[in-house]
Amino acid sequence: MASKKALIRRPGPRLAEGLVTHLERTPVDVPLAIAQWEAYGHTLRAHGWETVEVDRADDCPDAVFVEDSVVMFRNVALIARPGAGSRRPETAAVEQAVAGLGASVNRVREPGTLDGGDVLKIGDTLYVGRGGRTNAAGVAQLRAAFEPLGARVVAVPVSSALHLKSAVTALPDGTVIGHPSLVDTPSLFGRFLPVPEESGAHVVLLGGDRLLMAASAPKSAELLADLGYAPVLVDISEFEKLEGCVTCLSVRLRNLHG
Ligand SMILES: NC(=O)NCCC[C@H](N)C(=O)O
Repeated sequence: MASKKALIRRPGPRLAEGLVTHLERTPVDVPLAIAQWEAYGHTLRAHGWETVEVDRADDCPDAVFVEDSVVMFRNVALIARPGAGSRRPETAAVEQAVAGLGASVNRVREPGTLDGGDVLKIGDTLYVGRGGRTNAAGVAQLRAAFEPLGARVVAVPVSSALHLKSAVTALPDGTVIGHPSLVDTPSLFGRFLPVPEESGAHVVLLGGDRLLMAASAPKSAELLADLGYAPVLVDISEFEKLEGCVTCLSVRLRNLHG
């Protein structure tokens, strides 16, 4: 039976030093961030997901953004090689965690760089953002790892957002949603629906019609509710100050055997 597990990673004491690229740095309230992270995990569990905590990485301010360390396809984990050098030590414990859950493990190797946040999976199609964090060699290694398993890899230029999934994610029916200001080439996606807020582009599929979304995107939530979805809002303000979003705080593992 398909598993419903989600990797999460508790923020460390240096969270406030996390990288910022497209935003001006504003102070992060670490105790509030921890409370928001706990509420996020609670929400996943309340919707039927078993959360699995990756060991904390106290020296890595951005480790809480666990999505960036790994890409899962079927039972195979491709361990990322983050584009930001400061984030590379994050991957070792994620590799241990996914191997411990029974995944086969492959790694992105030098000169490739790839962040998990650049990979949007819709069925067997993997859209991969070629941008500030993922380079051409990383895209090629993603293809080499997953095309033999039946994936179709579609490369997408990303020039205005940190990661592809900072710009777009997908609804349960595969419609890609995004804020037009951040999406270079909407025509690359089969169906594209614009949303009114940048953070409204981020949905985590909780199951059925339920969509985990940031509380900072009320108009987008309203739009999606009007299309028959059930948005579940969480406040992640402290992670948004570090360019994080609801998607990057977890990795859902749906196809592990055993
Ligand atoms: N997948 C994501 O969008 N991850 C957010 C990472 C934010 C972190 N401060 C970074 O710049 O790497």
